Amino acid sequence: MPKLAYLGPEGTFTEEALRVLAPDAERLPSSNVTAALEAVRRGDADGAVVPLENSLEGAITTTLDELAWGEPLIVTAELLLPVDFSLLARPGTEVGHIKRVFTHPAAITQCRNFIARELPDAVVVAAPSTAAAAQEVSLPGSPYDAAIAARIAGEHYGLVELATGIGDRADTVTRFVRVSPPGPLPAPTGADRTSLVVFLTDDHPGALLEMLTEFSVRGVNLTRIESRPTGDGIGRYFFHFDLEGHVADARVGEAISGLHRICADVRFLGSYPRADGLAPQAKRGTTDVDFAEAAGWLTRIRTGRV
Ligand SMILES: O=C(O)C(=O)C[C@]1(C(=O)O)C=C[C@@H](O)C=C1
Repeated sequence: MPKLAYLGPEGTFTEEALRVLAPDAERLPSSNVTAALEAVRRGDADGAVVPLENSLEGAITTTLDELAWGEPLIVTAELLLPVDFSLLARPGTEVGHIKRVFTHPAAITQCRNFIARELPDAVVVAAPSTAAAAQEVSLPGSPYDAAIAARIAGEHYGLVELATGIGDRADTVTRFVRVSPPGPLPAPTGADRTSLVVFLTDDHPGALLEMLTEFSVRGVNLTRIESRPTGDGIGRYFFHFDLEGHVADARVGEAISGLHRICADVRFLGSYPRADGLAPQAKRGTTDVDFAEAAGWLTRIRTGRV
């Protein structure tokens, strides 16, 4: 039974994602994303489940940065989890009396309209996770009157639900990934995604275009591109790419080796089945058969067998 670290305590959205991705795993709650990934790097856990991006808020930058630096880890699975927030409080609390709300920063952003409309005068304080907020609010002497978290966290910590479905959009999803130490990759399924981190050699006109060209000429479709500061000063960035296909696909492998030739560093973050199951349509001339045929042709002309 694998042991998987996750952003705890019990009742987080991350735990819900873990239960779907690995129902039989032993769960190791961590106090933040960094600690969950460190547990994997130290060998205390076989893997971790962490949030990567949200359909409303965008990238979970801690996760992106953690995967870009330090001992390499790879993504082996992903999940799209609908996130539905509730306003939770100790029994007897009235909405009109809520002065201090505790929740994860991602929940603050995703419930902005509800907070502005229903709790305009409340102070909203950032918590390590939504479930950590619910746990804190459940304590009798808590300085917080309410938490914003998943309904299940309320049930777990004995809170009552004062409002439900309070996210700005009902269709919000968070994309979670299962992260493992480097090792064998999940086999290609025909509907895969590959993740990469790319560092430029230097800043020059067209640097981004040169990277994108490696994908474009081989018919590789990107599903996400994100720039993150390197920390070396204003204007210094590295890039996260998600793309359609598996590194075992000729067009993906060729594009990545092209990047490896022209960039200072390419960190491969894994190839894994897409949660939405969408299979890419290879453009004419970019299938594995096309690449193999072209390689055979090149060998023939190089060896005088024209
Ligand atoms: O706090 C939690 O419950 C989490 O699992 C973290 C997290 C996040 O980091 O985005 C996950 C999903 C929701 O978007 C809100 C919070």
